[in-house]
Amino acid sequence: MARTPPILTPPETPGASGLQLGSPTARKPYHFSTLCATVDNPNAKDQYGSSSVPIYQTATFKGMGGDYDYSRSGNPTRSHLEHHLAKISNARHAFAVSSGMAALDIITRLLKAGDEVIAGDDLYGGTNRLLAYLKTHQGVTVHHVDTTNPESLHPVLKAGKTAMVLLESPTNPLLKIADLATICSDIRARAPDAIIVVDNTMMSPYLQRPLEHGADLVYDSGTKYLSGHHDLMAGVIVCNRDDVAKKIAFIINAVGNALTPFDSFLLLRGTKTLAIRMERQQSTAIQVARYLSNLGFLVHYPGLEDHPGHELHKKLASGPGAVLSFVTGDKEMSERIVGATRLWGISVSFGAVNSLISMPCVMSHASIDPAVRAARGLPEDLIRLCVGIEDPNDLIDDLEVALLQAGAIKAGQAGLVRSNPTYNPRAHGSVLNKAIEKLADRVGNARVDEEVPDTDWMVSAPGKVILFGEHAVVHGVTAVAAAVDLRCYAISSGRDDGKISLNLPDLNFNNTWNVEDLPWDAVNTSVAPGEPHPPELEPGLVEAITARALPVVDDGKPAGYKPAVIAFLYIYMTISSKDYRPCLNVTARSSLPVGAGLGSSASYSSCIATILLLTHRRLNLPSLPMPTQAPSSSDPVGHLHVSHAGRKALTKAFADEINRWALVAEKVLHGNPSGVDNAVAVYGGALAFTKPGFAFANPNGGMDGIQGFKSVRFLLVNTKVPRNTKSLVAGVGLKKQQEPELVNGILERIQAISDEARRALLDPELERSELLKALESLIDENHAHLVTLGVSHPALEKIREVTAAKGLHAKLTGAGGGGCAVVLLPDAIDDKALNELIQSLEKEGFEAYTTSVGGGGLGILSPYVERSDEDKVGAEEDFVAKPAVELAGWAADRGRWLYT
Ligand SMILES: Nc1ncnc2c1ncn2[C@@H]1O[C@H](COP(=O)(O)OP(=O)(O)OP(=O)(O)O)[C@@H](O)[C@H]1O
Ligand SMILES: C[C@@](O)(CCO)CC(=O)[O-]
Repeated sequence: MARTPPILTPPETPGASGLQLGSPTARKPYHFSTLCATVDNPNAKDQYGSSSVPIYQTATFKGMGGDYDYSRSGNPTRSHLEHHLAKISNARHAFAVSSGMAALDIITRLLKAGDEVIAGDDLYGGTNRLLAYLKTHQGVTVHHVDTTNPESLHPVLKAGKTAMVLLESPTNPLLKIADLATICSDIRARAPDAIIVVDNTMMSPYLQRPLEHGADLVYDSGTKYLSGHHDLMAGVIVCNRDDVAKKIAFIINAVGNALTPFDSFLLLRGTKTLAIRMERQQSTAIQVARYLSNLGFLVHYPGLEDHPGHELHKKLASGPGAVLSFVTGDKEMSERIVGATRLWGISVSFGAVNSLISMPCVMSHASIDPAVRAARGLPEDLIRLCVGIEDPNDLIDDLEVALLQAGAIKAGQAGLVRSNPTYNPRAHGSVLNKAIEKLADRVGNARVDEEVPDTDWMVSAPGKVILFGEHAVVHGVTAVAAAVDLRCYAISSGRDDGKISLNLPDLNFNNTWNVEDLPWDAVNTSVAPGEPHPPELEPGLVEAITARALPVVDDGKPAGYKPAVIAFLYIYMTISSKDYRPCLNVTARSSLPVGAGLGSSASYSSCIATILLLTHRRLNLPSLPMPTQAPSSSDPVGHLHVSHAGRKALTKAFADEINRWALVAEKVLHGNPSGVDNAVAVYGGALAFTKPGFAFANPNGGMDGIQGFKSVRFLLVNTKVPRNTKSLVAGVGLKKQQEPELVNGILERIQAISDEARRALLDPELERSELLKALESLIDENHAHLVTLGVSHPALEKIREVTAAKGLHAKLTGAGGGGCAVVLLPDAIDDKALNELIQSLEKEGFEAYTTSVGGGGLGILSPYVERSDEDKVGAEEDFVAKPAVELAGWAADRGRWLYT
């Protein structure tokens, strides 16, 4: 027989004892800690008056018509516990089951196929796993939303469809705060039948009682604070609704996962000390959070004044609790910290009297797919601390030793400081302080509601020369291309006034936007970190930026400024979230001729993509190795740091993410790019590149490095005839549609040229003179095909004429239609002959550049060395003022560069 648990009328006040409140002899209602310690149940007096509730370790009960018959359905020890839990939760009903997940399992059995559930996007890994199971096996639809913004529920909240909303506040492990009261009243108004469920484990009923904010069901993992000793597993469900309680009681009995008598006894014992444990744990947690925050770490803890949900949490709960998390900016450093602690036990779970440390992404949240974790903003380097009741000094001391041993902090003049203070652009504490300081100095109505990136970035990427296969590469033919030593550079700095600016001195463009005024309503694409942007650009967003964000007057700007600005805003808006729209200045300029066929657009695209991904926290720089250190008594191993001039300091995955977004910018600039230009700008070196999806070379596409290219010398000659890659590429596309046989034949020939060039460059047996001869005739042949495709220009033919007169071979490079030609230089050519050649080209009005090819790809100026404020301001002014030819030397002097 299933036994419905006792119903308390209405939440009982043990102190009242029948006396009238307000009368001189009346006792006031008891405080929480008194309720915890007082486990008497007036409905179930013990026959011997035992002061500890006995354990009824029995499966069955004899006789007919008694209160109990079978322990799955009811047991006196468990009834006592449930009565006590209802009392301290201020609830009409309480149920104890075998674990926190069992509690959620019971609750989700209220759902049926076709129902929709709304849940947070920063949930406990186990909750996430159960929801994923329901999705795939039970036909339940689950929407994950950002519950810190009540409005994010509105689009998915549907009357008659939404059956359940699952909330957590604070969330675990990012300690985000959801406005439970507002969300509950919104749900009541929009989907009145939805059951509102709150996981209250992080708070326990001592600090927060969500039924009071409008929830229907609240569950706790009793394994945590309620029991407090990590010596049992239990789950607790409380509610005020009789109809829901009846169903829950039925399901628990049917499923058979009610808490055992012995565990009920232990849990009852644990709850007696709940208030006193939580008080101590919380007060130490506040000290630990302040300690880490003062060292400059980004600490997630609602008890800190700079936590975004600090004020809201104070309205919902009576304390911030004893769980906090922080990031170091470096997963391996976090692992070293966790491994170096002694007092903090490495363990999942929380709520015990002993302190615990963990890395959620490798432990409690490991069951969430890494891509999903990344999409939900769960940093891989996150460390969670669950504070116990040990002496606070010992806990902080142990943490400090671990931070020092891991190299996360070091001794500075003013005491201990973070080793990599500028490393983490997310330090909202310092950012906020910085913003407030600046605000105090300013007059006007500045706002600080958008975040200020606190790291200034400088990046650069090379242009390219295509030796074989331009245009054909758009249609699936392999192109042979290499990085040149002319580059685009971009720098960024944070600002604190709700604005962004883009300064493009090469295009005479400089504009500032109010972030809020951008056409955010047109953003419909959301791309998770590490995911590719859909193949097509979002046309609505391009249109909205063009119509609503470009300056109305052109006042003599070069034609190309519009796509450059649209590309920047397109990426900025697509990767921003409602919660994070960083305010920053970006300036970009080139030592490359712009629009001349040397890949200026791809190097610009790669630079802005990198700056935006860094400031939007989608990229984290790898940490630097510790400096070379000889073994010593405190460090018996020591370590050797081998300098490699920053080469390969940026990982392949890092470069891949930049390349994906550089291609998005290239789509804005070029319409239908092959991807070869941005691949060279990002990865550098010399490449044989094939676009996927065509049958000429490799339908899967791909790129291979070509070593032999580096030794070949080239002269680049700029016709200075302006042209536009987008329209030239479109022109070839049209010709292919109109004359498919002719164009396909040419494409096949160009594929053969690229294959032949690649074979020659890779062949170690081939004589040098033979190699150059082969390249010369392939250059002539490829140029002839480009003429047939209609992309040459009289100026390019003139260059061929001038160079042919000296026995040299040249072809157009890039999109043609003007722009540049590439001339192959024989080994034998001396400086005098080269100068004569350059002079005769200059006489025709052309400009010549000698360049080395095959050099480094994308670079980032290392942010590990903190620069003074004066230095930063000076840098921005110098950057704009430097003549283009001095940019490379100036950038190199700025510090250590990290390359792909
Ligand atoms: N330094 C820069 N600052 C701002 N925008 C730039 C810069 N360099 C290139 N761009 C953008 O790229 C456009 C030039 O792209 P285009 O494809 O026509 O030339 P390219 O990339 O130099 O040549 P190719 O694609 O044939 O190699 C400019 O009009 C501008 O929109
Ligand atoms: C003309 C083209 O082949 C090269 C432009 O540098 C276009 C492209 O590959 O995107």
